[in-house]
Amino acid sequence: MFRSIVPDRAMFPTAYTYDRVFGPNCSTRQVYEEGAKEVALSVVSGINSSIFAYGQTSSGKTYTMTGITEYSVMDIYGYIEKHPEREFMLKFSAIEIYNEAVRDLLSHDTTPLRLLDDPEKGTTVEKLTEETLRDKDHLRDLLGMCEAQREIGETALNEASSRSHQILRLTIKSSVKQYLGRGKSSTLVSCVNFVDLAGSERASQTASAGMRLKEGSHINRSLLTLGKVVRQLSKGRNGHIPYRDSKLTRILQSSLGGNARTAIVCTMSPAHTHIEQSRNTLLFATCAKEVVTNAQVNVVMSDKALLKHLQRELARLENELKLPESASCTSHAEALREKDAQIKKLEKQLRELIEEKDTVQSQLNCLLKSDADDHANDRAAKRWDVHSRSSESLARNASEEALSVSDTYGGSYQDQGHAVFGESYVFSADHDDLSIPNQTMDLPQQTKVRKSISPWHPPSNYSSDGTESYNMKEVAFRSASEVSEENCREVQCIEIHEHRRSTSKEFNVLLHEVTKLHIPEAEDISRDAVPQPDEVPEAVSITEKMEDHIKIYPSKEERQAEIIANAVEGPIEVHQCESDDFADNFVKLYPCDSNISLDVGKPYPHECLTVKRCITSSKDSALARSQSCRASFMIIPNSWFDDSENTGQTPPGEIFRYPPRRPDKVRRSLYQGNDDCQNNNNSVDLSDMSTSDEVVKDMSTGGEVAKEWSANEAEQEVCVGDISCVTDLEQKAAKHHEDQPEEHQAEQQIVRDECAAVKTVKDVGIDAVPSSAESPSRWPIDFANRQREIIELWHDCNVSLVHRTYFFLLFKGDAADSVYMEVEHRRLSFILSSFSTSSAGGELNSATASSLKNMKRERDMLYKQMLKKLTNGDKEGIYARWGIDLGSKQRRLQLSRLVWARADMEHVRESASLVARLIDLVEPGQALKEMFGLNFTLAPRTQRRSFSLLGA
Ligand SMILES: Nc1ncnc2c1ncn2[C@@H]1O[C@H](COP(=O)(O)OP(=O)(O)OP(=O)(O)O)[C@@H](O)[C@H]1O
Repeated sequence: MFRSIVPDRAMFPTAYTYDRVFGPNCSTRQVYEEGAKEVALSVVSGINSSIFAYGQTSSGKTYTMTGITEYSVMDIYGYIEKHPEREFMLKFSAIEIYNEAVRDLLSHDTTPLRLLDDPEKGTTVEKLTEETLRDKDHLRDLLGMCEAQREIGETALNEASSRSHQILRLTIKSSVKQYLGRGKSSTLVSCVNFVDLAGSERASQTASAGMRLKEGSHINRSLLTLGKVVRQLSKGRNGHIPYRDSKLTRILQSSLGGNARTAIVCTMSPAHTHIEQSRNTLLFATCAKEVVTNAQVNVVMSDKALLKHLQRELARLENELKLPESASCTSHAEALREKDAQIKKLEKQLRELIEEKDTVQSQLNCLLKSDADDHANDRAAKRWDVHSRSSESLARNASEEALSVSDTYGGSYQDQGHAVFGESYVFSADHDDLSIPNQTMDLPQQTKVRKSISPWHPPSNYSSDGTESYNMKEVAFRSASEVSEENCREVQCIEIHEHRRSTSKEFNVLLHEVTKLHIPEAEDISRDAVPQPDEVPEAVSITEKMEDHIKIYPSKEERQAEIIANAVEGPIEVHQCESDDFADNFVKLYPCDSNISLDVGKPYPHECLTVKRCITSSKDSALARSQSCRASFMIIPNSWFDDSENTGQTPPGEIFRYPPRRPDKVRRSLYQGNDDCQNNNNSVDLSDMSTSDEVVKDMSTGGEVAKEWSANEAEQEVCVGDISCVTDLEQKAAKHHEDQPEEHQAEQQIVRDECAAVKTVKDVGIDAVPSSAESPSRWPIDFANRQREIIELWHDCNVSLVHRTYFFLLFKGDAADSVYMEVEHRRLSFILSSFSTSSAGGELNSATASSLKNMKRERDMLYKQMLKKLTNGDKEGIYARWGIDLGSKQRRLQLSRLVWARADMEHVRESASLVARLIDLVEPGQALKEMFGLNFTLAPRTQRRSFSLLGA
């Protein structure tokens, strides 16, 4: 009796139920008779059986199993003796599982045996000795041998403790002697296992160590698996049964849950100290009692018996198949009928849905059509909104991003121009709010007030004149069309600007015409509204400054007087009515379009010109990629207006009065006083003269300025000086870009201003007079030198071969080409110096690599074109002239690699001629010199590598 005083022990059951319970005084005979005999003797009936002894160490398992085995053998042999009609054959085998190794107890070889999985027999032991028993004495001898072979060790609890699991197997085959040899006999084959398990033990109780401790570990592990298998089997066979977790359970698999009857004798110690082990034994026994096996009589039939048996079995199965088959046919037919009905129903629903969908689709189309009509009506207004926003953005930033917005709408500029012009510039009653958004943004208050009486805003009788408005629209349309055509004229990132198409001479002619026709109208304007030049003190001061320069260069007086008289005679009258600071903004508009003459004769031609200029400049923004080009129209006027607020009557020409290499913060000083002018080099001073209409006027009227300078030389010098300033400022801007982004932007703005100034110079037309006018005899020599230098720079900068060809064929020594030659030279020099000196070596190296790669592509292209464009005769001639052996391989490839590879003029001429032929170059006369003009692309720092020349 044991009464637990520990509360948690209440979780265990307090009562257990078994088939039999044997007390300490019960003999083994009684245990066998009541608990194991029936199971053991099942083997003689052809049924597998097993008898286990399970319990803690030293609880009497071996003692009990030894007795049960002996009693069973005696009874088996007694059964055999009682059944002489049957012939029995007994075989005996014995193994032990010691430390998870299987050993044959009937052999002296202790080599572990392998376990094999047989699909029919289950797990078998390879090479296991199986003795055929002669009689019971033979069996006794073998049992004695097994006992001697088994691993036994002394522990604190048992001086002869079994350290292994022992399995004795007796296999019995029996047949009726009467049918033996006739082919009709059946043989019963079964086996009985006598299993003496090693005892579960606690190391602390057995005081085991070393080998004993290891043995105990294996014993407990295998017993734990046995417990799991039995517990799982007791729950049913649904889950996984871990037979293979131990060799013990693998070997006993059929005995535990298969074809066998099994009796388990659980032994316990009555000692109080073993209560835990006794409880575990009881729990194991409880689970084991729940396990249900499926024991069957194992019959081995003869061939004839097997044949008859199989024939009967076949007939039975055929009958079973026939009955269900007829039933299933009926059910299948019904199912098919149901499915057919379902399909018809679904088809009907589908038709209805399709009809519904068509109805909805037609309604949707109607809605879309009506919506599209509404949308078309609103499109012009929306475009204007977009245009207004982009124009405002342009006015504020003059940035690439803002300009690109206009690019997006470039395709519809005609409509835009029409809408903008008609709705906002002309017909609006509120001119102050809507006139030229990109310029009024920065207008100082004073300017805006005066603007109401400026030529921008005609008298009321004109603003409401429908005829006048129509003419203006026509101008806008024409201008937009021309701009659209320019979209196709960009070559290798060197853009073509429409306004550059006007040559200086043409422009001067136009300017003359405009001036003539414009003067009377301008004179009609109130002098209060448009102050005369002589009322502007700055004009005088500028003239004085120019006179200072004249003093510096007195030797050029006479020649310059003639040139200036030719070049700037026209604009004189214009500036008489536009010398005002805000009116100057409009003066810059004139060169924007060569169609100015279209406006001539209109009641208010001045207004026509100014309005058209604004529209054109917006469209130019959409077309041109170069910021410098945009700047020429967008930035300069703003600067003037901005400056007018700070410097009062500072004339617009002052914008060019800063030193070309002035660093950042230069913008603030652009319009300060005139002191800077005196420190400037000639080119800067001349820029004033050539770009400021006021100055031009002063020069022409004063006559003295003309004695000193050639306008053309001034223009050229301005270009050179400004480009230098561009490169310097760009480098500075790039250097400080990361640390001082705002300053960088300011610098870029200045750079744009400078380029704009240069362009304005060009637009005025002064560049038409070549520098050679000063010394015509020197120009051919200078040209040749410049050309040679440029050719070398092309080579150093890996410039596109196509670009070289264009340039070379286009500029052949005309005096008017000097500016382009200078620009090209400056541009290439800048690129080359950037390569060699810039700190951003990695980026430039990348640019160099990129340019080389592009040039290689060009050469590959030429290589391919040679096949199409050159005859064999052509090629052979070139091979001969260029020193390519006619017998060598890949002559065409060699030729492509030699193109533009040398600097001697003969080679250059031939290269240019060859490339022009291969790429179907347009006639040089049709190419535009403006392609190589002053359009510097002031790319952001991050895009520095994309030099138009390098990337071409
Ligand atoms: N019913 C019994 N009557 C008399 N002596 C017994 C009885 N059962 C066991 N003994 C004695 O108890 C001792 C231990 O018995 P046994 O070796 O059979 O235990 P065990 O459970 O096999 O131990 P182990 O698991 O360590 O092998 C032996 O000396 C044995 O003679």
